[in-house]
Amino acid sequence: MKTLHVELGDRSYPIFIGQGLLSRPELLKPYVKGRQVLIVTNTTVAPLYLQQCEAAFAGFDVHSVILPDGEQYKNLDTLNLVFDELIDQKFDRGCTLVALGGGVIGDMTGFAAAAFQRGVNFIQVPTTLLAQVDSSVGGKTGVNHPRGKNMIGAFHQPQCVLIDTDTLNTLEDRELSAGLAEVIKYGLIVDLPFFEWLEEHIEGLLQRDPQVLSEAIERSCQNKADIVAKDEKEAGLRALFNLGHTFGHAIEAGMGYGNWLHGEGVSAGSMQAVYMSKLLGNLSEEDQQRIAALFERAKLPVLPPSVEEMDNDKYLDLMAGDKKVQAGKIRLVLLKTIGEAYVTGDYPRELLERTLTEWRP
Ligand SMILES: NC(=O)c1ccc[n+]([C@@H]2O[C@H](COP(=O)([O-])OP(=O)(O)OC[C@H]3O[C@@H](n4cnc5c(N)ncnc54)[C@H](O)[C@@H]3O)[C@@H](O)[C@H]2O)c1
Ligand SMILES: O=C(O)C(=O)C[C@@H](O)[C@H](O)[C@H](O)COP(=O)(O)O
Ligand SMILES: [Zn+2]
Repeated sequence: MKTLHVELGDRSYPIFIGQGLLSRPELLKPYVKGRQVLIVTNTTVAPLYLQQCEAAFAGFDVHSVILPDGEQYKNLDTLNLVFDELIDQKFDRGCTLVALGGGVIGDMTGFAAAAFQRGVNFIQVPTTLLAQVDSSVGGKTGVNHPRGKNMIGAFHQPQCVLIDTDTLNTLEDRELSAGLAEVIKYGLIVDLPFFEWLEEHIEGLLQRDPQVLSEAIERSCQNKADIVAKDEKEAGLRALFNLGHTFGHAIEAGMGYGNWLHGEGVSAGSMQAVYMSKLLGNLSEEDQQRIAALFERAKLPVLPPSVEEMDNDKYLDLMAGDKKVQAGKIRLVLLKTIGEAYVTGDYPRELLERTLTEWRP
C-alpha cells in the first residue's frame, strides 16, 4: 500500500492506494467522526461492493442510499434522495457520508456533505479509474445544471480517500479509457516525464497490469495533491486541471449528459486546446500528432461531435457559461509545450472560431 497526503493544514488528509483495501477497516475507521455512517452509491456499484463497504464500517450505525446510475442523474433532484435519507434516519451533525462509486457519486456525496446541516464529514471510496486519479482528490463537489456542468457546488475536502485498485477489475473498457483522459492530462499540463512514461505504458494500462495501473494512479494523485495544496480554491494554478474542459463540458451538456463520457469530452476537448495552441504558434504539427496518437492509443476520441450534431454557435454559447469566464471573456487552458500549460483569455477570438471549425470530423 502507498499513502500520499493532501497538505491543507488542519484539513490535510491521506490518500491510501493499494489492492484489497476495502477489506482493511482499520484504514477507514479513524476517519469516521461520529456513530452514524451513510454510504452513498448507485445501482451498478451496490451489487458489486456495497456489502464489502458496509463490512468495513462494522460497529457503526451504517445506512445506505442507492441512487440511479448516470451523469444524467447528477442533479439536484437526485441529491434530494440523499437528504431525504439523512433526514428520515435522523442523522446529526456528527455523521459521516461515504461516497462509494465513480466521479458522479463522489461529486454528489461531497456536495451533500457540504450542504447537510451546513457541513458534515465525508470519505471518498472511488471505484472508477477517473475517480481514483482525479475526482476523489481535491474537494471539488457539485451537480450539473441542464445548461452547464458542475454549476452548483462547493469546495469541501474529504477526511480521507481510500483507493482499492481491485475495484477496477469490474470496470468496463470504455470507462477505463475515460479515466485515462485525465491521466494523460497531468502529463500534458505539468509533467513531461509522466507523459513520456505513458507513451511507453499505455498498452499495459489498457491491459490492466496492476503494477502499471498503481504507478499511474500514484503519479496522478501526487500531481493533483501538489497543486491542490498550493491553490485549493482555484485562484490560479489549479485551473490547469481544466485543460480540455471548457470544450469538453460544452460537449457533455450540448450532446445531453451521459452520451459523451466526461473523459471522452476531456480527450476531444484537450485536442481542441492542442489545435488552438498550434494555431498560436506554441506547438508544432509533430507535437499535435504525438498527443493525438496517445489519446487514440488509449481508445479515446480526438475529434469533437460533427457540426451537424453541435454547431459553433451552440459551442460558443455553452462555453460562455464556463466557470473560468471573466468579464465575458472565455478563458482557456492552452499548452506552451508538452508538460507546460497556462490559462489565458488573451487570444484572438478568430483563433477560437477557427479551432471549432477546423478541428472537426
Ligand atoms: N470533483 C472533481 O475534481 C472531478 C474531477 C473529474 C471528474 N469529475 C466528475 O466525475 C464524473 C465522471 O466520473 P466517472 O468517470 O467515474 O463516471 P461515473 O461516476 O458515471 O462512473 C462511470 C460508470 O462506471 C460505473 N462504475 C463505477 N465503479 C465501477 C466498478 N468498480 N465496476 C464497474 N462499474 C463501475 C458507474 O456506475 C458508471 O456507470 C463527471 O460528473 C465529472 O464531472 C469530477
Ligand atoms: O480538480 C479540479 O480542479 C479539476 O478541474 C478537475 C477536473 O478534472 C474536473 O472535471 C472538475 O470537476 C472540473 O471543474 P469545473 O470547476 O470546471 O467544474
Ligand atoms: Zn475532469
